[in-house]
Amino acid sequence: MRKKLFIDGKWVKAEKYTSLLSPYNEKIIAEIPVATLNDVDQAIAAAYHAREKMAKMPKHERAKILENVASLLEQRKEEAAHIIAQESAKPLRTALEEVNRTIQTYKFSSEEAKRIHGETLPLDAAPGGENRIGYTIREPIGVIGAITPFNFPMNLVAHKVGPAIASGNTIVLKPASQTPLSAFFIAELLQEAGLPDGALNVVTGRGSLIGNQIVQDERVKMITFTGSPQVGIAIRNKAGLKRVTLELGSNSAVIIDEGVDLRSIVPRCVKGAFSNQGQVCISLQRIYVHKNIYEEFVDRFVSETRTLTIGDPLHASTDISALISKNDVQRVLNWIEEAKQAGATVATGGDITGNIVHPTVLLHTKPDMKVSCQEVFGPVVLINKVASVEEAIQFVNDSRYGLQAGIYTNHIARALDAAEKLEVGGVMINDIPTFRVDHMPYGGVKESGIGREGIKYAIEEMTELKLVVINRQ
Ligand SMILES: NC(=O)c1ccc[n+]([C@@H]2O[C@H](COP(=O)([O-])OP(=O)(O)OC[C@H]3O[C@@H](n4cnc5c(N)ncnc54)[C@H](O)[C@@H]3O)[C@@H](O)[C@H]2O)c1
Ligand SMILES: O=C[C@H](O)CS(=O)(=O)O
Repeated sequence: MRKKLFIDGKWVKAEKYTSLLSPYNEKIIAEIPVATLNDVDQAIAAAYHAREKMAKMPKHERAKILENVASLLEQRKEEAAHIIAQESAKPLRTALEEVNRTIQTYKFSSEEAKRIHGETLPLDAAPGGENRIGYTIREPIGVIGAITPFNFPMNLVAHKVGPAIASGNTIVLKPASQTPLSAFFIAELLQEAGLPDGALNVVTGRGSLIGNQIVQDERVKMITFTGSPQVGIAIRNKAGLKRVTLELGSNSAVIIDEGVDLRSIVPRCVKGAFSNQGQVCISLQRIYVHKNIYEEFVDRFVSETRTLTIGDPLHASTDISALISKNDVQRVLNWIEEAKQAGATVATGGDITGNIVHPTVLLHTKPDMKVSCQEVFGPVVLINKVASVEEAIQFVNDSRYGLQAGIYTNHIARALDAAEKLEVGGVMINDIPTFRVDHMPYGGVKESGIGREGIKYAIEEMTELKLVVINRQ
């Protein structure tokens, strides 16, 4: 199946195509257009041209388009989940969860479109401000370049496209090379939903070439990027005065205090560690368990992990499937081996079937091992013994990342202390760091990024605050 670029409301043939392979069985799924620099230029020109129309569009019309796309997606959600599962090897059940969340993201975007407003200012609070009326308005920023990763190919596109449309901006979207089909699918639905030509443009090809072009073009006023810290930091360094939001990686952790009920906590932690094969930016990678319950936690965790079903992403019963690429399979195996050589033990997993890395639990790791201090982005979790919550907080903070963290405890004072001391963008009390619903503010500190998503917060990033002052004389 040959796909086309989506530029100025038209499906455009490319000069060259590349084969998209299934990460699971390496069979060809589709032929993907490779955009030229000229195609990207056309896409930016279309977005630039459409920006006035979008900015002037009444908020109720923007809201209607977003409501329409949510209901179109609802009608075609099985097909959408199949696309995600096919191109990313995300197990079908997990892919359906992503589609349901994508529907939520567009619904929240529709609602937020109607709530964009400024505030009045008491200017006479300052001497010299008498007899003046002051208020702010939020204006769209213009053309937004959106660059997205492979691991949530539909919902993370929605987290950029939804708030951008809600706030009257236009978009040039470059999806991840392995997952362009979800982006094309959403473009088709948005067109059907009534989005004007040029408001969304989708270009596919090498990130380092066309992503870079989007980042450097002067007509693009903002870059919203989700992906690896390495690429994100490089983008930030090139973006000049453009506004930039970066949603980057992490090695997220949870603290398990003594006295908590492990029967419900362990299955939740297993889901947090292995959902989508651990390819989640808030995947649970490090677990710090109080020494008094450590052995029981490990036994329960390993038993629960062994119940997971490995297999074809398109089978309804599969929990764990292939990693996104062979390189990633090899990298994860190398990191496990390096940890073993340095004294870690494998409680379960550590091997592969095809491109599937079996869910792996490591014990006796050290903070400087790659599996601990870097982002694994694979189905690997470490269980560490700690003497106290205080000590665990220090381990959690000993990281270059800071996206989200979790703590399970029955002691409110310890929970609040952790909430204060953990160096992250979000603290989940009595839950895993992997918790996210789509309207909450979401983003990181340190190398996990800058700026926040979650529709209302993304809209703040995507609008310019303008001040108006009236002198009544
Ligand atoms: N914080 C979050 O919300 C969040 C969400 C999902 C994924 N992530 C992170 O994303 C990473 C995994 O995703 P990935 O492998 O797709 O990331 P990646 O950084 O390799 O790619 C992300 C996007 O950037 C593009 N790109 C690559 N080089 C580029 C360049 N030089 N200039 C411009 N664009 C370029 C890619 O083509 C892709 O579209 C992990 O680190 C994960 O933690 C973060
Ligand atoms: O991979 C990171 C994503 O933000 C995960 S989720 O969409 O928040 O579940």
